[in-house]
Amino acid sequence: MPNPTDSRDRLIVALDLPSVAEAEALIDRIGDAATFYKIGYRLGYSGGLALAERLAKAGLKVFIDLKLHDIGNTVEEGVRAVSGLGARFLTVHAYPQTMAAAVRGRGPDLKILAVTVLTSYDDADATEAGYGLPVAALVAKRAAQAREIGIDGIVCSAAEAASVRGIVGPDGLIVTPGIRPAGAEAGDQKRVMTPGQARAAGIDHVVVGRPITGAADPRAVVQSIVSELA
Ligand SMILES: O=C(O)c1cc(=O)[nH]c(=O)n1[C@@H]1O[C@H](COP(=O)(O)O)[C@@H](O)[C@H]1O
Repeated sequence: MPNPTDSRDRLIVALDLPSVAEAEALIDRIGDAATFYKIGYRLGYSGGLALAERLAKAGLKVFIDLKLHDIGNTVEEGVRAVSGLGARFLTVHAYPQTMAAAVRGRGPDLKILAVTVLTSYDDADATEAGYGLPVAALVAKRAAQAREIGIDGIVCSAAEAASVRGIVGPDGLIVTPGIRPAGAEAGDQKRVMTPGQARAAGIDHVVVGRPITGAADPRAVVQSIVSELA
């Protein structure tokens, strides 16, 4: 049985790399410092779904980040297909029809995470995209809809984690990208917090990509992030 108090499980390393070979090399370098990996668009469309299956069979935890959003039937059948890969988490966008379809298609071992408002958005971006609510209010509205529909977890920034915890309760998962160790480049992320701030805000998992994939010593960066999550 995995140890639920193992703080390594709180870090999800985003394998945003161009090839399976590079992803496998990074996983080897990180070694036993990390237990949980995310496969998103870039790797998923370059052989990463087969890698996801292999990692899951090898005992690692896997998050498939496809951020699905389509008509209900397509989402439901897509989620059903992903359910066979052995991953723990799959993302969909937090639209009510999409979330309800994902819940219908989900297999027993796959948890569905609803992406509320991308961490690269601020209030001005939300307005430009046509939303009439500031980001924090839109995250809260979508988290409440997700809970109502029976979604397993919420993706938001750590800045909204405390408010989302009040909405989803102790059993809802809160997963936060937009995480940067102090001093690291934010890049295109706009709602950013450190691993320690996220932990204090009550998250279950943080997602970190470029600060690890671009590091000279990725294992050391992973160990430092995990120590902040203890
Ligand atoms: O669903 C996600 O994982 C996600 C949601 C979100 O709102 N923001 C966000 O950055 N992500 C993902 O989290 C990872 C963050 O990567 P870095 O910015 O490199 O740490 C990327 O793989 C993003 O696709």
